[in-house]
Amino acid sequence: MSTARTVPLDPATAMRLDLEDIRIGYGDSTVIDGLDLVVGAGEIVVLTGPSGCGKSTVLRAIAGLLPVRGGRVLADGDPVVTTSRDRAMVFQEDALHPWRTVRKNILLALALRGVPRQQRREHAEQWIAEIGLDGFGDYLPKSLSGGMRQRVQLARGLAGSPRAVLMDEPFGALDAQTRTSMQELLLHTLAGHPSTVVFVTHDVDEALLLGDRVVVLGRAGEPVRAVVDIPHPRDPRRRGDDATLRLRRTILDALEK
Ligand SMILES: Nc1ncnc2c1ncn2[C@@H]1O[C@H](COP(=O)(O)OP(=O)(O)OP(=O)(O)O)[C@@H](O)[C@H]1O
Repeated sequence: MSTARTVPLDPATAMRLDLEDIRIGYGDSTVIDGLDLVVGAGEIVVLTGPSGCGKSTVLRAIAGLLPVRGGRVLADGDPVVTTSRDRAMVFQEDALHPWRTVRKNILLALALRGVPRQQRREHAEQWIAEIGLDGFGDYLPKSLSGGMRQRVQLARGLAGSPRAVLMDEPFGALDAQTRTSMQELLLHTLAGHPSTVVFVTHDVDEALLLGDRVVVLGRAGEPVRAVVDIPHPRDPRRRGDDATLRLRRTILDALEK
């Protein structure tokens, strides 16, 4: 399976996101203060940073689940004021409906994204094949391994081709081998379903593998610690080369500040 995107990214299908000087918080506390970030159509931008610095909070603001207190979040130039089926969330925790089969979980996501009823069944079968779960369509989540459940979550997140996908540590609970295969699956799947991705992770190697750009957030209220452009994103031949190791060091130094 290739880890490179195999189709050109189409700005018509992927969404541009602009965060302009945003401030977000809960109650009396401010978590993010003055964050600027541009995510171009079809880019994968990785957010990392110390625990509690506000990575999930930023995703919630982009999703439209949490209003900003200052600045603006723009989706293709329009202020984000609420959730939209164009912006999907994929979480680490098991967000599958436990009483629905794999197929029904995916069918529901397709319905929520507005895929016409007569096309849903076929799309669901395509997704089941794409995530390598042929033969498991009638299984309930509890009968699947953690990695298999996460595959279904990925299909649910990307089903109906949302124009932006917001991924909150989606592979954080998986063992190293399953995590690697999920990263490959994500890149392979995105090649066929171009989308803009904002991806939160604590894992520097995952950030280096997936991102066009890695943004290291500071602790709540602090400025961004580093923005690292990845010169050859998703090129497996660059893993371990000197340039990549230098970028790795930069990210680790920023995390340890
Ligand atoms: N619903 C909430 N109500 C009040 N405070 C919250 C809420 N959600 C998060 N916070 C606080 O906001 C801050 C940022 O939380 P957030 O979950 O965004 O951080 P994070 O960087 O994603 O953390 P982690 O890496 O540990 O997942 C933390 O101090 C957290 O306690």
